Amino acid sequence: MSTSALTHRIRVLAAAGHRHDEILTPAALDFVGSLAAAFDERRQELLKERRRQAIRLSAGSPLDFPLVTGAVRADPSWRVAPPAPGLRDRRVEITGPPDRRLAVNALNSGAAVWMADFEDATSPTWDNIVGGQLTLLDAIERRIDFTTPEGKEYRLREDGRLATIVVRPRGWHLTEEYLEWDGRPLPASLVDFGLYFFHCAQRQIDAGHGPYFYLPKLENRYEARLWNEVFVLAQDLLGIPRGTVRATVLIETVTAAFEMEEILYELREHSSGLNAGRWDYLFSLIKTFGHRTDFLLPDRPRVTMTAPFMRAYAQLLVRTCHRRGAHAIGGMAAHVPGKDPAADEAALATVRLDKEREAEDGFDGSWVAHPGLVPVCREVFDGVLGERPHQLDRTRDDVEVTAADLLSVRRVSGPPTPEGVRTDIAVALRYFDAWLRGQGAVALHGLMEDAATAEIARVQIWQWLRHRVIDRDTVLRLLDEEVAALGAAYPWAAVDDVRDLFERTALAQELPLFFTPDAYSRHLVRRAEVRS
Ligand SMILES: CC(=O)SCCNC(=O)CCNC(=O)[C@H](O)C(C)(C)COP(=O)(O)OP(=O)(O)OC[C@H]1O[C@@H](n2cnc3c(N)ncnc32)[C@H](O)[C@@H]1OP(=O)(O)O
Ligand SMILES: O=CC(=O)O
Ligand SMILES: [Mg+2]
Repeated sequence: MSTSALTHRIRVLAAAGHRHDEILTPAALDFVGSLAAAFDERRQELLKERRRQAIRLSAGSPLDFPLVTGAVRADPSWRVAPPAPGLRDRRVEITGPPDRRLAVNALNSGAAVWMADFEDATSPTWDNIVGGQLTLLDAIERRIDFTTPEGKEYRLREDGRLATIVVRPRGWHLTEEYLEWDGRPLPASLVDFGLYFFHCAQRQIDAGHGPYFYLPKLENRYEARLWNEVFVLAQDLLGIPRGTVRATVLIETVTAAFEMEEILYELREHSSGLNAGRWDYLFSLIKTFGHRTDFLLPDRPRVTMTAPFMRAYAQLLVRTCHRRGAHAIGGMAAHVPGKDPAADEAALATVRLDKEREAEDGFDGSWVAHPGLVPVCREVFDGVLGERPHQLDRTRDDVEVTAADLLSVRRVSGPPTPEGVRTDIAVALRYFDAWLRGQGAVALHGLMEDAATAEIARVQIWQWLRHRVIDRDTVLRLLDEEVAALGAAYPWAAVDDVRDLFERTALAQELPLFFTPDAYSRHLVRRAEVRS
């Protein structure tokens, strides 16, 4: 099928920005429209199923490995596709928003992969979304070099050791309000995936790599199946051979942890493994079981990857991947270096320990949030892998994980401390402020904060209030103080919007499933309309 035969009308509800016409071509929009026409109904159905499942679980339904897919798990014969060019050795992966400056730094960083992120690290302003696509296109075309007005040069290295690009589109729950199709907003996942695929898939193949993706926030195998069908149609529409796409799925919801094998199976001809997305995973645990006292978690820093339920999750992920020939990629240690040498040394030591545990567990590589952490991650994985590109041969038959192991949160439970409560409020407010101003990742007190970590902060407050381990008056007092501190530190901050967002997402009776959809349509879209 040629794209010129497609007829899906998409309206762009924004003023034309600089070079936007290079991305928002009629053919590219038509291509995205054809994906939406084929899959949006199913996406909406799956989102309804998410809500039904949440209700079942909060009503006390047990969560377990699905009975109906026992045969898939028991069948030892199937494998995922072999590693694609540029994805054989993934010992260090750097992540970040597709901003030009960060893109050059990430591609040059010495990491094997750059995960260009439209999800947790990006505030989805229209400029960020279209600008991110331009960044990717320019990076692949090798025309991204630039010099700042201050004279600092950003140039891609020429020794052929640039990181492989893997794009993370936004999750199924988000929409793109600036692109209207059939009278409704387009699914954001299909916009990010479709525009990148349309412009860059063939270019990436010509450059010796391919169209590679990270898939965020999946909750079950049906959502993986939907992605697989998107890949099949996208490849067919553009005449790209099936099986060219590769996708690594983030296991970052508690329900997906019970379907890791099924998710690999659904995507098997397009799968390039699983990643232990620990921050959203914690968020998901609290969100899913927020009503249960045995899921009451203490201050965020006390819940680390050494907690037994997090160990169980990580080790099950490695075992599942390696049985199927898939890469297992570790998660993000949130410490980032700053400007204080003593604090940096402590941050590096914490990251090293975390990466050592992952490498020993059998992970084939891991994530870092900052170029200053590439060397430590590389050193640790070099120490375990040596010349080998991965350790898929470590099948971890010794690992046995039960449903109870994944859910035995009680062993690290405990009340929050007063500093823990204040920190969560402060982090949520400061992150919301950055996000509303178009910045999706920030460093706060030496830690990387993004949408996933901010979600933890706000749901912890909600959960502690719900179980009355903190009282509302204390939270309101701390909120007043932290809003005032935010306004003093950043006089330009829209403190009323930030406070309102916090109140709606952390203090409401009903817990909103994500803070992003409502914040997006209330604040980002309106602001852009005012601007244009
Ligand atoms: C839970 C999850 O999903 S994790 C994945 C999603 N989150 C992320 O990807 C966050 C990635 N990290 C970042 O965005 C950034 O590191 C931040 C926002 C946390 C901190 O950024 P900064 O405040 O700019 O850090 P800092 O001042 O130390 O940066 C030093 C240099 O490193 C560069 N740098 C920092 N982080 C990155 C990165 N992730 N990729 C590429 N370059 C980076 C900066 O551009 C800067 O270089 P420059 O002087 O040439 O501009
Ligand atoms: O996306 C990664 C996470 O930890 O969340
Ligand atoms: Mg995440």
